[in-house]
Amino acid sequence: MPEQDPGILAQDVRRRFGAVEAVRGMSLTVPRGEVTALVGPNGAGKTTLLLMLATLLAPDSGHLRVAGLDPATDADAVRARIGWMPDVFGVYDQLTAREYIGFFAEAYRIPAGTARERVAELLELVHLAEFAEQPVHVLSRGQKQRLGLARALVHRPEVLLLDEPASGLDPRSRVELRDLLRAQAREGTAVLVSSHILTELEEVADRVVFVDRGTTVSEHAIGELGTHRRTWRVRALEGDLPAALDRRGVEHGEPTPSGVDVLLESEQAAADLLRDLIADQVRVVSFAPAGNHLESAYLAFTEERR
Ligand SMILES: Nc1ncnc2c1ncn2[C@@H]1O[C@H](COP(=O)(O)OP(=O)(O)OP(=O)(O)O)[C@@H](O)[C@H]1O
Repeated sequence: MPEQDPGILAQDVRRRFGAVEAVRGMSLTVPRGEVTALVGPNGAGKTTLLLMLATLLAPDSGHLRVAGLDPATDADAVRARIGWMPDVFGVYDQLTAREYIGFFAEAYRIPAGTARERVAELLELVHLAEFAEQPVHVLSRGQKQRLGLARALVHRPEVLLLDEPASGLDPRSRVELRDLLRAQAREGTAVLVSSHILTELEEVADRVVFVDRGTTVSEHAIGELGTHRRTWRVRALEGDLPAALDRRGVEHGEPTPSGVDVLLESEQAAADLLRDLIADQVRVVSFAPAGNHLESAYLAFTEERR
């Protein structure tokens, strides 16, 4: 039964706080086995939506299903199936990191023997094994963030909800978070992650849902975002790159140490230009979109809606 349902299905969900309509008609699907990014400006309603999915806030209206169940009427069953990592979360300061995860393992009724192994495995996974016996309050912000992630994973949830999980993480921890979320998706988990850090989202997400002022604006596969007109940066070891571009009638920017920018209509045009440059004996060492797809799509979308 729930195996066939998407991880999350929301249709025209609404939630108001007094005069503020925080969520006014959001619809989205979060498939299992994929990472979906929830992207939008401050105040767009991302956290409000996540709180409703996590059973912590009731919607005023609309249709919501998490792992095939209604979070408003079946909260306990939904909680057993979701892992929730809020943007700000409390930790029990006096517990050690091991006790902290162990406490949640017990709350999810994982048998003691299995729980011990699971806790050790999670401490390794989030690189906190060396802090296992330290009280939680001595952990840094990023370490607490990783502890929160371990806590969210303790019961092997079907659906993972993460609100700004990368904030406070150093670059290595972000790469590790990305790998971990990909691994979760590979195992079939439906992952929904809200973030402002678009460079990292592009590498982790399969799909993106743009939200603004309480509504979902559009949903895209990340792969689709790169197919439109955009700037590419080309760098060559030797050979006269600007002259080769001029010969081919390709408009370009001034050469800089990081390369020469060219504006191309499509990925097809990029592939053709690369082939031509190589045929012209230009020794190309890099040829890639300048900036990132998600960021340029986000900027284009917020510009349109100003
Ligand atoms: N408990 C509340 N009471 C009153 N207004 C609220 C409450 N929670 C959220 N809001 C309002 O609802 C709107 C959406 O807030 P929300 O926190 O969901 O946005 P967000 O997209 O998560 O923003 P950010 O990216 O800044 O975290 C905002 O205008 C916010 O002020």
